[in-house]
Amino acid sequence: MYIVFEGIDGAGKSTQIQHLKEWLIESGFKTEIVVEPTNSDVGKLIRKILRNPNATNENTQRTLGLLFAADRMLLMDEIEKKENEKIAIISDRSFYSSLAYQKPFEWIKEINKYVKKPDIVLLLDLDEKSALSRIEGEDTFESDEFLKNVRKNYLKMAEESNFKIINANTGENRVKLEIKRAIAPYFEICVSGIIE
Ligand SMILES: Nc1ncnc2c1ncn2[C@@H]1O[C@H](COP(=O)(O)OP(=O)(O)OP(=O)(O)O)[C@@H](O)[C@H]1O
Ligand SMILES: Cc1cn([C@H]2C[C@H](O)[C@@H](COP(=O)(O)O)O2)c(=O)[nH]c1=O
Repeated sequence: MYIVFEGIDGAGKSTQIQHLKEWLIESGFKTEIVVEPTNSDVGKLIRKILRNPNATNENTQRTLGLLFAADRMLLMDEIEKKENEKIAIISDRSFYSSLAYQKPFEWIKEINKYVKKPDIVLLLDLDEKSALSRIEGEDTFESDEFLKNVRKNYLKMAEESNFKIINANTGENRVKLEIKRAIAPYFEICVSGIIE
């Protein structure tokens, strides 16, 4: 099972990914996390560019689109290997991040056509102001205007591609429970719990 978390910067993905991993392991499923951008040389180059003030420029965005696609392609063997070993994979981002953050849409789709499609996409939905108030904002993408547009792109894709939309504008435990409820049927786990 390849489960992907998507959402704008600061939406709470890393926090919830840890909770989900713990819960799946407690429930008896081998589970591992992968993160995009990865720790590869390409991933490191991406992180460096993301701190550059011109990261939102058209040509830098195209460059990033290519680098993200290459970094992701390098991850595919690892994902296939884990799947063969029946390990549930929880991924912090996927090619849907490229579709939400980079453009043009059709070109991004084309250069990602060989990457594995997720079985489940959880979109942690949060407005950009709340998200920015939660994070340090070191990357150039972490600005109001930019993230507002990224959120809009996510919500459009969510409708078209059947993402599970999770309201991330609530407490950590409530978000955790909502995610469990969304994931439980895929693993045939029963979920109980009420968060007031
Ligand atoms: N439901 C929540 N309510 C309030 N704060 C939260 C909630 N979930 C996470 N946080 C806090 O918000 C900050 C960002 O969370 P987190 O790192 O999980 O987000 P993220 O989506 O992975 O961010 P990024 O994409 O920038 O890596 C952290 O300080 C975290 O403790
Ligand atoms: C995979 C991917 C990521 N991004 C952006 C989204 C974030 O601003 C950073 C990643 O850092 P974080 O720790 O997850 O916040 O990169 C992107 O623009 N395109 C992508 O494909």
